[in-house]
Amino acid sequence: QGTRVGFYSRTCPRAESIVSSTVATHFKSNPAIAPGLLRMHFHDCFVRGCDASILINGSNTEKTALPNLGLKGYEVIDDAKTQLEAACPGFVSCADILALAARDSVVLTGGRSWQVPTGRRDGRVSSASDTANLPGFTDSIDAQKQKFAAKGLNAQDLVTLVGGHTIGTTACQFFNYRLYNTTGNGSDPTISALFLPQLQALCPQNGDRTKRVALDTDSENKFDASFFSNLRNGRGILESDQKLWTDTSTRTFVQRFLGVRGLAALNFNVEFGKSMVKMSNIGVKTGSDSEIRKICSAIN
Ligand code: HEM
Ligand SMILES: [Ca+2]
Ligand SMILES: [Ca+2]
Repeated sequence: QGTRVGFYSRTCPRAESIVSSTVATHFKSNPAIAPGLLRMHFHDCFVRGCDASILINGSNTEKTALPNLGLKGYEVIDDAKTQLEAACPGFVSCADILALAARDSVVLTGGRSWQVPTGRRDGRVSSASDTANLPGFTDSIDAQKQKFAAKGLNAQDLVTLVGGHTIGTTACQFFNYRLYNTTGNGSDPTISALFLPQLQALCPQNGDRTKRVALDTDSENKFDASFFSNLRNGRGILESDQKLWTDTSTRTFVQRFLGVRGLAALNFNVEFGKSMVKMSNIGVKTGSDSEIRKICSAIN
């Protein structure tokens, strides 16, 4: 595999604690970095593997591409890297810092911890056009499944990992088309009739497209299974999220997270750690196509 738990135990024993204390400090002044870092790790892993390609600055790099414009938390990774270079120069990769910071973000919002295998190396390429294979918010379940399968992740991993939307927010522009009669078909019928006017009030038809709304209504700061109850109740925000309930092939997993009788129960917070370990091992680099960056925003 290339990664293992405790990779830095001899070369940089404080590596994990330096990352977690840095994330915790930033989280205290700005809790939005927790969802930000979790999403950043996902967007890193799905493009050229978990190799910190997302962190590179420059024209036409991944971070300039449309799906990445809303990412938050770059300064947290840079801060951790500065401290790690002081403590053990040249040892800890930016890709590992990001994988650890994603785990720490889940823990800070009340999720369960897991052991993150480390030993990733940093990539030397970052290109905006590579982000085309990231899932989109209008994708069908078949398309979502295909994009995850292409990374070795199955339907259960898909439902579990999209459960990361239990924290954080989205801009109105990514779902307001569901709320109004724009195509002549009325609003999206999978939205609960009680919930529709609430969402319309949050995102008026010609209102601010950048206004942010919780992805998990009433539980945006807590890492819990509430996101799945909202899907069951027609309270999913993104079209792609609500489809996890509409489509019977993924609905079963949602029901299992909700403990529906007659189905084998799954604990969301336990499964999340397992699926994250799988995701964070996508395309891990070990060879000469990689390096340990000195600064996370630039190749050496
Ligand atoms: C089908 C797959 C997915 C799609 C289509 C999708 C799409 C989106 C969209 C459109 C947003 C809102 C962005 C914005 O307004 O700036 C978002 C936010 C978010 N996504 Fe996903 N996502 C997917 C899977 C995942 C996965 C696998 C994770 C992590 C494991 C994740 C974590 C997050 C988080 C935490 C946020 C909130 C970000 C914040 O508050 O800054 N997403 N996602
Ligand atoms: Ca990457
Ligand atoms: Ca939640």
